[in-house]
Amino acid sequence: MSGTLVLVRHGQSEWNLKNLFTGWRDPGLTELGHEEAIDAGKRLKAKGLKFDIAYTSVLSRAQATLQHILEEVDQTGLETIRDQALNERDYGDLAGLNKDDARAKWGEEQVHIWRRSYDISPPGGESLRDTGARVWPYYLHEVQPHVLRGETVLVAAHGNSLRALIMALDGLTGEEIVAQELATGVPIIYKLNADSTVASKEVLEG
Ligand SMILES: O=C(O)[C@@H](CO)OP(=O)(O)O
Repeated sequence: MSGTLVLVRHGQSEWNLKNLFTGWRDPGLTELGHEEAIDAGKRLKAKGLKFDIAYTSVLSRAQATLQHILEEVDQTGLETIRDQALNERDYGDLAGLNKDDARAKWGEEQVHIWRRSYDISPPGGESLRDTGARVWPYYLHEVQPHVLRGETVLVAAHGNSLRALIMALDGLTGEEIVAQELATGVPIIYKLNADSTVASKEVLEG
């Protein structure tokens, strides 16, 4: 056994609440989103986890979520790396549009394909495969070495950047990832083996 990797999607954002495609746009957390992030921190604290390093995106909803967690685990001074490699999928021309309006315009099925398929990109944006092509190398080169050294690493990021990472960690196919949804503010704890494969996975639901 080597180290521990904790993944957490940010708490509810203003645009999650308004049902808008967000991508690389930068809305803040809602009141519920702040509460979800604090709650995630409390659950991680209850698990007795102490982090060695944290990673997040350059978007404020993920950074605010990370900050709340670090406050709850009494680690506000923790070394934190921010990198756009962990950003949400770039939603291209859909960013800022209402998801129901998009369904009315392009149809339920097409919008679901854009949102959840592996290799079909929304107009002007990234497919999950495109997102994975930046998330996975970043994970392999920057994040995973810490885990393999036996450290406990926290990654606060986004629904689709984390789906891309989970697809690789769990060995899911392009068909299987379609059904994978990530709740806001719910930490997932992975323990890795020394050969970097997954030893265990625990979803810290409230
Ligand atoms: O709008 C977005 O950027 C994402 C995450 O909120 O939405 P979706 O659920 O379509 O992946």
